Amino acid sequence: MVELKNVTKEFKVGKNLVTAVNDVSLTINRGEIFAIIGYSGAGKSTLVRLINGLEETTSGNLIVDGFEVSGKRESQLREARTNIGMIFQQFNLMNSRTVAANVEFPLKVAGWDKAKRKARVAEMLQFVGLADKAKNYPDQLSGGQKQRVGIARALATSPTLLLADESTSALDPETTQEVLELLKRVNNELGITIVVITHEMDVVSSIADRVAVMEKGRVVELGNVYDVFSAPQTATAQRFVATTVKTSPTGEEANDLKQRHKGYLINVEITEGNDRLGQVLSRLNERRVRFNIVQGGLETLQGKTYGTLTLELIGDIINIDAVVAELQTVTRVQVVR
Ligand SMILES: Nc1ncnc2c1ncn2[C@@H]1O[C@H](COP(=O)(O)OP(=O)(O)OP(=O)(O)O)[C@@H](O)[C@H]1O
Repeated sequence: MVELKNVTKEFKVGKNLVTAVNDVSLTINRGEIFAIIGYSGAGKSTLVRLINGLEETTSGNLIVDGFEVSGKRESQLREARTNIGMIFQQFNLMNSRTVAANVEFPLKVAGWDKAKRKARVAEMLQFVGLADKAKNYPDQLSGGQKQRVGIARALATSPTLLLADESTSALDPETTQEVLELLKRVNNELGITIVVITHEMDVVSSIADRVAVMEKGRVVELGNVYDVFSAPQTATAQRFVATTVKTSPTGEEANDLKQRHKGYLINVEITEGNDRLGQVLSRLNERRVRFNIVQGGLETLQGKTYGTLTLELIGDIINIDAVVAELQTVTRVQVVR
């Protein structure tokens, strides 16, 4: 659906060049929900603006729904853009126009006749559950309702791709979940491919099939959401995962645990279907080592469990060393220092 091959975007700032997107290659499949996560300045918004042709690539190839976006003129891009819907953090609704007029606007631009426009607006407002708000103004709506209007407007012209740039960042957690549920329906019922840009790991875990982690313009990690959450490879991905599930204790927390538990503390990674870990733990007394679970956190994602447990091992250090070596053959193990 979206294919980027070695895409780079540089901006000239005075005499300097800022590389906002740096040699990014990735494929977003038709029908999936793909998340792009990264801290502020990672290049996420620029990537989205490249996909919808609002920025021109400096180099590389960018293909959206079979259409080569890179190197095209504005008039050609305008047509391609009708295939792409977009929703924003601040909703970007026209406050002087009614909810219905906001949803109708892209249809007017696309030249639909009045009767067809009216029917489509009613259909879209019904879909997002706001049929009774057609005559209201955006100021009279809650944040979640405003974003639902944004979604109705973005989908009015039946795009095949929806770009959601921090679309829930201005909403409270409950409203965020409502909007994410609606996006899931958009994906399931209408078959629309969705690209979600976010800095919140909860958004990724609630909705996405796959995730790309961006840092300094590059994609540093990419994969199925479960794989990235259960075994993050880069420090950036590990920091994001730590915001959703208890990970290996460090600093103050590690000191506190060591005060309370005098044994040898290790952190073990738990992943679905890893029964070998249980087998090793069940044989520890044969090695004259006991263990206590002192801390941990497990989550379920895409129907599979992941997380970490902090264990206190008690016994002779030689036996403990042998146990740690054996555990390392079945999962990732970190010594708590
Ligand atoms: N039009 C521009 N001119 C110059 N520099 C820009 C421009 N747009 C983005 N940048 C720079 O490119 C880098 C990436 O910015 P971008 O907005 O894409 O990041 P982001 O991950 O979306 O962050 P945020 O969530 O804060 O928007 C930043 O260093 C930013 O300052």
